[in-house]
Amino acid sequence: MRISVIGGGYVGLVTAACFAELGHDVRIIEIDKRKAEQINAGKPPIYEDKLEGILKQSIGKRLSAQCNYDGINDSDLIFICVGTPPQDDGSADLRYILSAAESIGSALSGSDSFHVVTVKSTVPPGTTESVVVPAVLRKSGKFSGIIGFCMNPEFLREGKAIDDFMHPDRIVIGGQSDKAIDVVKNAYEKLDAPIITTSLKAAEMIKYTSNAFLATKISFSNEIGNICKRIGIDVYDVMKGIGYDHRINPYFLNAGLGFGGSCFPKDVMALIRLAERNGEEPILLRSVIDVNEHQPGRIVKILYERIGEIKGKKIAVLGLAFKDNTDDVRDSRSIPVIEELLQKEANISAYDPMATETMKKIFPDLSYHSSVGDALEGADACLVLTEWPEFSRLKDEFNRMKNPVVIEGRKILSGFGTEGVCW
Ligand SMILES: NC(=O)C1=CN([C@@H]2O[C@H](COP(=O)(O)OP(=O)(O)OC[C@H]3O[C@@H](n4cnc5c(N)ncnc54)[C@H](O)[C@@H]3O)[C@@H](O)[C@H]2O)C=CC1
Ligand SMILES: O=C(O)[C@H]1O[C@H](OP(=O)(O)OP(=O)(O)OC[C@H]2O[C@@H](n3ccc(=O)[nH]c3=O)[C@H](O)[C@@H]2O)[C@H](O)[C@@H](O)[C@@H]1O
Repeated sequence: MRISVIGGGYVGLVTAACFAELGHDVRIIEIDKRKAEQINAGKPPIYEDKLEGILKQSIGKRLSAQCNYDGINDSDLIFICVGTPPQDDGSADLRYILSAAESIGSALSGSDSFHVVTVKSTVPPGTTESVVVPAVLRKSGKFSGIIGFCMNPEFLREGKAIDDFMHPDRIVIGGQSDKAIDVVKNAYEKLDAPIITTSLKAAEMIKYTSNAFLATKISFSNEIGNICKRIGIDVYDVMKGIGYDHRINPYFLNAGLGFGGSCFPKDVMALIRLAERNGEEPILLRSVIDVNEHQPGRIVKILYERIGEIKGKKIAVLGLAFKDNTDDVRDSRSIPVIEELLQKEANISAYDPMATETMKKIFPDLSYHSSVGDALEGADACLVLTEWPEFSRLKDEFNRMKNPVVIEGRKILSGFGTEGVCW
C-alpha cells in the first residue's frame, strides 16, 4: 500500500518507519527541512530505541522524507501526525492540523482516485469532522465520498514506541464509512491485534480517555502514597497488594514525582477545557492535575526535613528526562524540582544518561556530569528523579557523597542502606 505520513516527529517517524517495515511504500512530509534531511540520511532526529535500525533498513527503499506535499496524490492512505500543543488556556492548538489538512486538500485536487485521510494526532472530539473534513474538501474541490476520512489514535509510549506500534493492545479506527475504515484496516493487516471500529468522535474521545485514565491511576497512587508516607507504610507494597486484582492490574500504580511528558499533562488539561466548554464540571480530572502539580514540591520538602537549610548545599540530581529510555524533557517533573532548588540557592550537580543536551536548553547553567559518580562527588544529598534502570544498579557510587541522604522521586534503587529514601 502507498502511504503518506504528515509530520516526521515522534509519532510520524515511528509510524512511517513501522509501516515501511511492514512492507508498505511510505513517504514522510515534514516541513522542517533539517529533520527531513536527517531522516533521509537514516539518522532519527529523536532518540527512540530500535528506531535507527528500522529506519536504516527502509530509507531510500520503501521510505523517504520530503518538505513539500508533491506526489501525495499517489497515496491510498494519508496519516496526519502533526503536533497538537496546548494553548495558554490548556485547550488543544489545532493550527498545525488545519494547515496540514489544507495542504493535503490542495495536493489531492488533481486526483481522481479514492484516498483516505486519517488523523493520528490526538485531537478533541469533533475535530476531524469540523476541522479536517471541511478543510480537505474545500481545498481539493471534491465532495465527501471521493475522499474518505478516519481517526486512528496512537497509543505508543516514548522509549517503547516501536514495540508498542508492532504489538499494540488494540487498534482503534473511527471512520465515516466502512470503505474508508477498510483501507486503514488493510494497512495494519500484518499486526495481530483486536481492531475496534467506531465513529470519528468516539475514536478521538477514546484517546483522551485512555490518557486521562492512566494519569488518574498515577495521581491516585500518589495520593495514597502521600497518606502512606505519613503513617510509615511503603506505598509500593500497597500497590503490589492491589495490583494482583485483575480488575485493577499492576500497571501505572507507581507513586513518586507524578506524570510528565508531552502528553498526559497536555491531554488531561485539554479534556478539562473540553468538559468546561460543554457545561460540565470536571471535578475528578482537575484533582488529577492538582495532585500531580504538588508532587515535585513534596520531594524538596522532604529534602529540607532531612538536611535543613538548602542554600549553598550541593544537591546531586540523578535523572532529567521525563521518564527512562528517552532524551525528552518536555514537562519533565525534574523541571519544577530544579526550579525550586535554584530558588533556594542550591548548587545542583546533574546527571542523566541521555537528556543532558536537551535539558541544557532549559537550564544552561547547571553543573552537568557525564557519570553518576562525578555528579555524586561531595554531595550533601541526592534526588533521584527519573526511573532509569541503570540507577537500580548503583551502590558504591553513593560512597562519594558527603552525606548518604538519597531521596527517590521514582522508586528505582534497590536498597543500599542510605537514609531518607522516600516513596
Ligand atoms: N509523542 C508521543 O509519545 C505521542 C504523541 N501523540 C500525539 O501525536 C501528535 C504528534 O505528536 P509528536 O509526534 O510528539 O509531535 P512532534 O512535535 O514530535 O512532531 C510533529 C511534527 O510535525 C511537523 N509538522 C508540523 N506542521 C506540519 C505540516 N503542516 N506539514 C508537515 N509537517 C508538519 C513538525 O515539524 C514536527 O516535526 C500529537 O497530537 C500528540 O499528542 C500520540 C501518542 C504518543
Ligand atoms: O499520548 C501519548 O503521548 C502517550 O502518553 C503516554 O506515554 P508516555 O508519555 O510516552 O510515557 P508513560 O510511560 O505513559 O509515562 C508518562 C509519565 O508518567 C509517569 N509514570 C508512569 C507510570 C507510573 O506508574 N507512574 C508514573 O509516575 C512517568 O514517569 C512519566 O513521567 C501513554 O502511556 C501512551 O499510551 C500515550 O500514547
